[in-house]
Parts: sequence; structure tokens; C-alpha cells
Amino acid sequence: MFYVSGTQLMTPERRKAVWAIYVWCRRTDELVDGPNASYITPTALDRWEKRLEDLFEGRPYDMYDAALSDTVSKFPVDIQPFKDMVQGMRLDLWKSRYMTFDELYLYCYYVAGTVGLMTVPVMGIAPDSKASTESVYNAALALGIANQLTNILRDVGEDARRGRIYLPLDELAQAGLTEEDIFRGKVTGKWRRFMKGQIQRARLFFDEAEKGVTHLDSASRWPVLASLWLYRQILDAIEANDYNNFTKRAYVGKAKKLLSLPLAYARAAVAP
Ligand SMILES: CC(C)=CCC/C(C)=C/CC/C(C)=C/CC/C(C)=C/[C@@H]1[C@@H](COP(=O)(O)OP(=O)(O)O)[C@]1(C)CC/C=C(\C)CC/C=C(\C)CCC=C(C)C
Ligand SMILES: Nc1ncnc2c1ncn2[C@@H]1O[C@H](COP(=O)(O)OP(=O)(O)OP(=O)(O)O)[C@@H](O)[C@H]1O
Ligand SMILES: [Mn+2]
Repeated sequence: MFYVSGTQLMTPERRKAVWAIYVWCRRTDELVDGPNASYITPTALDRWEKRLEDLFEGRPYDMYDAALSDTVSKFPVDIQPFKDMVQGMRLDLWKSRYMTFDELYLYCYYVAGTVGLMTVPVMGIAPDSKASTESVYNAALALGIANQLTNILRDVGEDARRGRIYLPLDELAQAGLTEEDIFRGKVTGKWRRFMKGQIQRARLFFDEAEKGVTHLDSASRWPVLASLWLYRQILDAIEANDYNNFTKRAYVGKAKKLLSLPLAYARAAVAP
């Protein structure tokens, strides 16, 4: 998980804090994505949200919650993005179709944009930055959206096999595609044209996020830039697979991952 390698590049205090947030997010995702997902109910998510409120008030349930309690006592982290991620998991319990990009955007905000909002207070905004705080948070949000859109484009076949289509149905229809085309999983000219548009939009969100990275505290820029570049390369891998995201899982090879780190370091070292 390159978020992990990304956080290894941070100062120890920040690394521990991001790690605590990561673990909470991973456990939250596992509730609906993990092995026991079929038993999860909205009530279980309500209980998870109650635990979140307790740990924010300094009453952690276990040692992982305690790590997040420690983080929120050290950094000005707000509870709302965490609550919003739980709401995203409630959606994932029952919602398996998205009619429009607006609907999909909201879902991406809930499960991924929230991660950006959770982590900005830990990454820190550069003291000499001229950018407004709002614009930095918008860039963080954009990175979450970009990552989730990329995740969705990477997993079209995998999600279809679980009966889920996150791609906006109105855009599929405009491209002359139907749900059956997704379940059939054939790469056609229509599919390539549709995917080109989807990839182009995801890249726009990465571009917006990248502008904001330069306004983070200098010690946080490199790991965030490295993780941004790594995830964005999944889009290149989908293109390299001739848009076959039905049966091929696009991924970034070790060599490219390793190459991204020094490149991101050099880029992050350049003043904004
Ligand atoms: C250095 C760095 C990127 C730190 C962020 C670490 C962190 C707290 C990550 C949490 C990720 C997580 C487990 C979220 C739970 C929900 C979920 C699974 C979201 C999807 C992530 C991908 O997970 P995975 O690859 O495992 O997918 P599968 O579960 O296997 O299907 C998401 C695609 C979204 C993740 C979103 C981010 C990492 C956004 C990070 C944004 C920032 C660090 C903001 C940076 C600030 C600026 C100004 C750009
Ligand atoms: N439109 C909805 N709005 C909010 N919550 C919903 C909606 N549809 C379902 N849910 C919640 O998601 C939970 C699980 O979704 P699930 O698909 O199993 O139920 P469902 O969509 O109502 O379908 P069914 O009626 O066949 O169970 C439901 O128990 C319900 O609490
Ligand atoms: Mn997941």
C-alpha cells in the first residue's frame, strides 16, 4: 500500500498521525469491503460512528482507536470528514448504481474526498503559502476524488462481478453503452471512447490536487506528490491495457513506483 510508503517519508509525529487515520479508514472500509461485509448492517455502522465520537472525546475503545485519539489531541483534526466516510459506507451497503456524475461525485466525496480533509491538518499548510486555506482543502478533496475515480476505473470488471456499476449510467448511455455491455466485458470502440473521457476527467482532478500540494508544509509535499503520481499512473496502465479493465487489473510496477519517489522528491523540493 503506497500510502504506507508515502507516510514513511514524513516526520515521525506526522507519520504516526497519518498512520492512525489510515488504520481507522481501512477498518471503516473493511466493514463494508472486508470478509464480514455481508453481515454488516446500518446499525453496525451506527455503532462504529458512536465509537468514533467516543474516541474523539478521549474514550477510545481499543489501541487503534487510542492512536486516533492521540492524533486528534495533537492536530486540529475535525470529526466531520470521519462521519462523512461512515455515511459513504452506508451508501455502499445498498447503492449499486449511479445515474449521474453528480451522484458519483457525492459518493467519491464520502469515501475518498474525506481522506483529504482528514489529513490536511496533519500535513500542515506551508507558513509562507499565499494560498487560501480553502483552496488547499479543495486540492486535498480533489486528490481524494481523483483517487476514487481511478479506483473505480481500475475495478470496473471486479465491481461488475459483485453486481456494482459505479460509472454514471447516463454517460454510459450517451456513449451508446448499457449495463449489459459492462457485464459482458468486451472492449469495443464505444468502450474505448467512453473510457478516454472518464480517464481525462480523472486526470483533471489530479491536476487540481497537484497545484495544492505545493502549498503543503515542505516536509509533507514529497510523500503526497509521490502518492499522487503513483495513483495517477494507474490511468496510464489502463490505457496500456487497451482499456481492458474488465479482466485485466491495471497496476503500477515496482520499478515505476520506485522511480516516482526520487522524481517526486526533486519536484517537491522546488519552491512553489
Ligand atoms: C501520503 C498520503 C496519501 C496519506 C493518506 C493516507 C490515508 C489516510 C489513506 C486512507 C485510505 C483508505 C484506506 C481510505 C478508506 C476508503 C478507501 C478504500 C478509499 C480508497 C482508497 C484506495 O484504497 P485501496 O487502493 O486499498 O482500494 P481498495 O480498497 O483496494 O479498492 C481510495 C481510492 C481513496 C484514498 C484517498 C486518498 C489517499 C486521499 C489522500 C489525500 C491527501 C493525503 C490530501 C493531500 C493534500 C493535498 C493538498 C493534495
Ligand atoms: N433508498 C435507500 N435509502 C436509504 N437507505 C436505503 C435505501 N435502500 C436501502 N437502504 C438501506 O440499505 C440496507 C441494505 O440495502 P439492501 O439492498 O439490502 O436493501 P434494499 O435496497 O432496501 O433492498 P431489499 O428491499 O431487497 O432488501 C437496507 O436495509 C436499508 O437500511
Ligand atoms: Mn475497498
